[in-house]
Amino acid sequence: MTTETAFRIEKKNPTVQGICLVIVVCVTVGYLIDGDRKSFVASAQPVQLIKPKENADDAGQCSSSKRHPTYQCLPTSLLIGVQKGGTGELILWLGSHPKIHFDPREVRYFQTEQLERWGTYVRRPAFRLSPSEVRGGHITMEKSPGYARLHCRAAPRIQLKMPSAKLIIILRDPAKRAYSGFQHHCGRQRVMQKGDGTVYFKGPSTTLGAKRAPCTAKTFDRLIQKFKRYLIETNRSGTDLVSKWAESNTCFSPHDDYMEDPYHIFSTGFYPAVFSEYWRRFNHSQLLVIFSEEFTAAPKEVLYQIEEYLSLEHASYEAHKNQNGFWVLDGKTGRRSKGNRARYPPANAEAMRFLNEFYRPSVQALMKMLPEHKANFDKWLIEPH
Ligand SMILES: Nc1ncnc2c1ncn2[C@@H]1O[C@H](COP(=O)(O)OS(=O)(=O)O)[C@@H](OP(=O)(O)O)[C@H]1O
Repeated sequence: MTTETAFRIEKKNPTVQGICLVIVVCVTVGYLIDGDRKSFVASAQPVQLIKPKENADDAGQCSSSKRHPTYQCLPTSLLIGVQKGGTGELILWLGSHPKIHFDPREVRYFQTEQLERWGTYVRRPAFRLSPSEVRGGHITMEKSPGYARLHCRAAPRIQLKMPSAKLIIILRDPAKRAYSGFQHHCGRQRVMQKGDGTVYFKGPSTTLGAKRAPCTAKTFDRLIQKFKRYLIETNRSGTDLVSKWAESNTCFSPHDDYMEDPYHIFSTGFYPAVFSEYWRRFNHSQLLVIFSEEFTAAPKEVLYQIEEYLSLEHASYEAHKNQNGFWVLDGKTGRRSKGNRARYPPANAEAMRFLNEFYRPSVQALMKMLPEHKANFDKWLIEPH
């Protein structure tokens, strides 16, 4: 109905005119009642409105001010990792859900060494929803795989600021994750090689004369050899490391900067550490564990699982299997998929066998924490690489 038609009806029909007057009065009264909150929402959903101030917020809450007709809605859910688990692809799929507004960037707010002001997080453009979106039950989300790796820092902060957050973690076979992590960093020119063949991560101690290492299975083997030497020198085994966490509940990798931790590609795969921190602090119903292997094989089923967890209706996802064997969304979103990238060479079987054994105690510890996922963990333990 155009404004002109509406105006004509109003002029001709006194009943319609009366109805319009009642609506105007109701809306105005509603606005005045809620005036002290500087906001008004005629919502079918129970939306909690808050003033953007320190410590008074929680996941999924929306705030607004008279100056802005939109709402700033804190994420209902956070995708906390793990790095190389398929988080990038997952946000493409979740972001294509009509009611999910995903921050396309890694926000990393809760993991940074110096917390930025809370207001800058609350006011992120990606967390902005229109009044009709708020009424329609739309939600915001963000992903930061560092929240898993830097769990000691991130978990308490998330608990403090957004205690009801729904946390999602996508896990991947830690041995495959480690090799994928190596390729990730190597492709970004962070793996260096000296003239004598020594391989290491570029960091504060990078020596002059070192050059970028080739991203091959052989370079990965060299890194594994170095890691093995480190484990022998420090008298550590996978079992020792797992029990160390269980006892002290400390961060294995407390550094903000990856490169200060030369073995971060291996330590990130110690999932029980991540879990103990989130498990201890959050209601277990707030943690959804999904698997990279399942997401790769049947993404729609994993998406339905997440939709149910977030109490959202199922969306339809149009996807096709690409030349790399990945399910990729059709259209514009799908073109951004990492699944379309050129594949890297496979790791050598011996390196993967070592990692498989190295992670065994950690996977077994995880199995005890999450027995309902035993079948997934069993595959990591027995699958030949
Ligand atoms: N459908 C689909 N399409 C593309 N990629 C898929 C998909 N499902 C899972 N994966 C796996 O995602 C791995 C990349 O993980 P992340 O996106 O978490 O990496 S990152 O941490 O954001 O850098 C990437 O790992 P690598 O292939 O080893 O690089 C993929 O195996």
